[in-house]
Amino acid sequence: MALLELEGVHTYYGESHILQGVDLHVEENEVVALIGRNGVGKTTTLRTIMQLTPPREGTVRYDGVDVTGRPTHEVATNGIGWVPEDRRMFGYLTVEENIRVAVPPEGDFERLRDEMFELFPDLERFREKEARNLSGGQQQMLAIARGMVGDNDLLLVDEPSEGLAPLIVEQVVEVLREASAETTMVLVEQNFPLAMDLADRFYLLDHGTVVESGSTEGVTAEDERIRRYLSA
Ligand SMILES: Nc1ncnc2c1ncn2[C@@H]1O[C@H](COP(=O)(O)OP(=O)(O)OP(=O)(O)O)[C@@H](O)[C@H]1O
Repeated sequence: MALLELEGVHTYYGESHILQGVDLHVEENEVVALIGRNGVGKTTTLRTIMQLTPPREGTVRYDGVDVTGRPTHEVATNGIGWVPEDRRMFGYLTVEENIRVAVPPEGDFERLRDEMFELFPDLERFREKEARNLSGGQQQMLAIARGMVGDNDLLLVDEPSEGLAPLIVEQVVEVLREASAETTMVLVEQNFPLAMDLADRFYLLDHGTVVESGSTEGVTAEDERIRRYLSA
């Protein structure tokens, strides 16, 4: 049984029909990349999974349970973590405090914090630093830790490399690789080589539907089936 399954999903913003019948599945321990041009519905797919923008038609199943239309906090409590595109953290709180506020009410803060410090030693080094004073790469690391800290089994990561210098992107790739050893991941990423490098499988979206999918093994941006959907 797939950990996550979307079947015939249609999502709207008001009258705008954004996802037009998306089918995808994510198996446990996989990293799955969602790729495609700007505006094709990648972020909307993540929002639909979290039920931030519930689908008007179709089903989202997580761990065998139909979560379509359930409240977002319930989906989160069921084990899905979310690393938003803008990293959304509390700039005036320290690294440690940012982790503390991400721990679910029943969670054991100290255990979960220490797990994150073990996985990302830089966060321990900067535990007293205010988040606004971290570098872009460190902020991304904190955002990923915040998404993982609730013992989540699935992490949705939106554009982790966006706005980061190439050297910092390399660090973020390492962070994501470490994170992916611990958790299943759906990754939205514009950086095509990065997405192919990190992911086991990909879904290519265009105009709100899946137009290509499969293993990332040996796939390059020059492949005709990819190129025609990615070039402007
Ligand atoms: N809150 C909203 N209200 C109305 N339309 C929206 C809203 N958010 C996104 N859209 C539109 O929905 C479409 C899909 O957006 P989405 O953010 O899912 O695309 P994306 O593939 O993630 O691309 P990007 O890399 O630009 O974020 C776009 O045309 C966008 O303009």
